[in-house]
Amino acid sequence: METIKVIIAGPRGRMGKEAVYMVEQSKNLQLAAVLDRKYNGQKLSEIEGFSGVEAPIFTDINECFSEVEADVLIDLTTPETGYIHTKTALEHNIRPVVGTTGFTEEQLKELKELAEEKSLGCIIAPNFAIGAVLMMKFSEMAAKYFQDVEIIELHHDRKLDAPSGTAIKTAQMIAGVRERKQQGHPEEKETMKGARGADMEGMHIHSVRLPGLIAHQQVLFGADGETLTIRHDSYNRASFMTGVKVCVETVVKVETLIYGMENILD
Ligand SMILES: NC(=O)C1=CN([C@@H]2O[C@H](COP(=O)(O)OP(=O)(O)OC[C@H]3O[C@@H](n4cnc5c(N)ncnc54)[C@H](OP(=O)(O)O)[C@@H]3O)[C@@H](O)[C@H]2O)C=CC1
Ligand SMILES: O=C(O)C1=N[C@H](C(=O)O)C[C@H](O)C1
Repeated sequence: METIKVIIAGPRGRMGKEAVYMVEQSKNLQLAAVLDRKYNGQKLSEIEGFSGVEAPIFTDINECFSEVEADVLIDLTTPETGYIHTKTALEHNIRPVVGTTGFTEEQLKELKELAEEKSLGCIIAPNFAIGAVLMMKFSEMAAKYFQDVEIIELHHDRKLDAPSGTAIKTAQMIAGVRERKQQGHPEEKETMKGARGADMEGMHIHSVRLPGLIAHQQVLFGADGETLTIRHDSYNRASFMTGVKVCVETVVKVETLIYGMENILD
């Protein structure tokens, strides 16, 4: 088994820390460097919480990609930074695995074109948790039979983007199988702005932000006399790491951009 050399962007973040730990624990992965906006030139081992992790820290992405030999970039930062990192990685022939959410449709399109032009793998996964991928797939199945659906996503209050990447992806998967329907009363009026949430293809998405939460989503379907609720909960960030590892192992074998882990799980 060949060792896959990995760079992690955002190593001090909630997800980044878990990813550093996952890579360090994986025999087939090697942490070649990290991208962090602080501590340029230091080793990760000099930062509290990373004792024994000898990867060098870079703040300049171009310098990092020119000096370090790497196969894959794992990006776990912010929407603006993550987009620049992903694009720059492809330009340097490094394959991105992106957990960062909040990219626009145009950005996704541009990255897909770039990955295809360079025949490079790139995986953008709004949710790495296996259970969350199943929740999205089950929702897609249910949407063939239930036209009316509302999505409630619930996250910690440090989250920057709303709605969550998972909620958008779920709505896209549902929209792919159901006929477009404007839900609710045709004459319904919001007496308080935002009461009905975001509207995507007639579906409503509601975003809850509270301390104490991690990442949760429920998809509610309704029909005459019955409802169906499909719910997933991540109680810690380790729940995402099996998926991150699968994506790293897959991205080195493909030559296009894959959006969503449901497209790589058997
Ligand atoms: N796909 C999935 O399954 C999951 C995706 N996510 C997504 O992953 C992303 C990260 O989430 P989370 O770990 O909770 O967020 P955090 O805020 O905890 O971490 C983000 C990290 O990115 C760093 N960062 C910000 N800007 C830059 C920059 N310009 N250069 C380098 N590093 C930078 C921050 O540094 P600093 O500390 O200095 O601010 C921070 O360490 C979010 O987009 C989130 O939505 C989260 C969970 C699961
Ligand atoms: O910011 C988070 O925490 C999460 N973000 C992703 C999203 O936007 O869907 C995945 C997960 O829900 C956690």
